[in-house]
Amino acid sequence: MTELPARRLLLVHAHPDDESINNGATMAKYVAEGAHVTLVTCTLGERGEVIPAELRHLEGAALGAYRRGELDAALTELGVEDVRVLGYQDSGMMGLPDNDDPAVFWQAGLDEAAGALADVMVEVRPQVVVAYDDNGGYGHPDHIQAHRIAMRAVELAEGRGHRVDKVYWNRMPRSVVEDAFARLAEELPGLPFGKSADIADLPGVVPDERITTAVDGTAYAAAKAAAMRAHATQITVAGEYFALSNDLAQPLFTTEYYELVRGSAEPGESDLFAGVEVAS
Ligand SMILES: CC(=O)N[C@H]1[C@@H](O[C@@H]2[C@H](O)[C@H](O)[C@@H](O)[C@H](O)[C@H]2O)O[C@H](CO)[C@@H](O)[C@@H]1O
Ligand SMILES: [Zn+2]
Repeated sequence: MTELPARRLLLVHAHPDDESINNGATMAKYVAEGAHVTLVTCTLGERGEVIPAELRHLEGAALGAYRRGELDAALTELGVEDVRVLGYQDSGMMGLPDNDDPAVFWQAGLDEAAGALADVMVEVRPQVVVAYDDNGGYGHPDHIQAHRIAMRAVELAEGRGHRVDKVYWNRMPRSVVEDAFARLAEELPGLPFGKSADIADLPGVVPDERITTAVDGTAYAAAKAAAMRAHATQITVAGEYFALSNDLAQPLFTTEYYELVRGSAEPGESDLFAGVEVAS
């Protein structure tokens, strides 16, 4: 097996598109700096809606395979080469009957799914893991389940000989979000979206003091936007804004924010690997 780079980051996401929305700039930055980035995507988003009219025929059985292609195209834009799809079925939005389908991720056994994720962690041995918060950011069952298996897999991996040094949750500082939405309100008339999302619609918004780490991905803004555009069934990008199939405009952030929930953070850190002893 070829020797992996000294710094190794693993991110856990629910559907194709989440990785680019939440961490596109972070992944592009660390790949460019020589770190090994592993993306684990739990489902292929089979129950998603499709934005472009010319692709709407894909909704249903064909969508999962198509979104896998979108994921590969997005990761090419970011330079990420290590992607693992766990193969669970998209559970649909919270409260839908789809949630009760035995094949969906929401119904997966925690230790079974976390065990599969721990296998990847024991293989790759990441020093840093990024996951959603305990609400999955915005309460989608697949996002909540992705959070649960990520936190459980860190425990299982430690029992199998690999201790993850730092675990972060994806976050957004409230003041940054409020400022960005104030700018969006001014620019909305010139954008191709119906109206603005509400701050409450954004995942992981917390008081600024909860933020431990801000990764400046400004240099990778174009790569992040290109990766998001690759998910054309799910995302429409217009300048510094985007919308999902709900056509609600929201800011496209290129500084990406995190809250450290395991390990020790340096005050105002800007590097997910800060304080980690990395073999040279
Ligand atoms: C970003 C994300 O997690 N998208 C999920 C989500 O998609 C949303 C859903 O279709 C909702 O009904 C729309 O209003 C919203 O615009 C969509 O972003 O849920 C899908 C079904 O589980 C999932 O495939 C998609 O990746
Ligand atoms: Zn998602």
